[in-house]
Amino acid sequence: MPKVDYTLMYVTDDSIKQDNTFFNILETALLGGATIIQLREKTCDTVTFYQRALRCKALCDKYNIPLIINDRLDIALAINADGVHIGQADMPYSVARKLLGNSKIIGLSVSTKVQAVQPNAQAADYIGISPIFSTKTKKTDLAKPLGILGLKEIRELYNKPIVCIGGIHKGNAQEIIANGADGIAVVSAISKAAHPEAATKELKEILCKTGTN
Ligand SMILES: Cc1ncc(COP(=O)(O)OP(=O)(O)O)c(N)n1
Ligand SMILES: Cc1nc(C(=O)O)sc1CCOP(=O)(O)O
Ligand SMILES: [Mg+2]
Repeated sequence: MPKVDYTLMYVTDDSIKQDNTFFNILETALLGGATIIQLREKTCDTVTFYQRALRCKALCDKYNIPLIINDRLDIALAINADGVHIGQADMPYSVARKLLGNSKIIGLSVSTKVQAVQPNAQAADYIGISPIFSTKTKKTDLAKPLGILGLKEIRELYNKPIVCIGGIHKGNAQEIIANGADGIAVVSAISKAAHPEAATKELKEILCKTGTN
């Protein structure tokens, strides 16, 4: 698998039902410097998810940026995505790996220190600290935020890439990278910004100044 740059993951906003707006924002995130995209659809039917996934793949390929699919291995396989992101209540890691093979990215959500040391987290390509801060974007099943202290504790236990998600914006991104994360995943900091491309660029500059990228 080629080295993946987890610095800035744009997670698509499933509240945007209008395709024009959805794909305009995705393209501005790509232009602004997102390093990886996650397509996340929680409510639409399978055909809508599949069609969005196909268009996302074409757009990500245009910018040579990897696309991962949230939750749905079938969609990931159908469009030859670069990988999937799974949570603790999604398809078990071992099954996902068997279906996708070793050349694809598998990310796993971790909400506790105990989860971070379990074999599936250790075997995953990266973990998502889920969440680092509180957020209104994810409406159900949001765990207690781990905060910077939780991130630091997990960093001590986990040697692979860590991507933080939840309530991240330009005001707190620097602190996350400074405390051991390899990247951030954001929805609203880009999708709800007045100027998504400028917001992406600003986040990227903050992250690159702080990290080693
Ligand atoms: C990078 C990243 N981390 C965590 C999550 C959350 O995944 P999950 O716990 O399965 O919740 P849903 O996103 O499926 O609602 C994520 N998507 N990305
Ligand atoms: C998709 C997602 N998963 C989370 C988790 O904690 O598992 S928080 C979240 C939404 C993040 O949105 P925003 O950047 O707008 O806070
Ligand atoms: Mg999930």
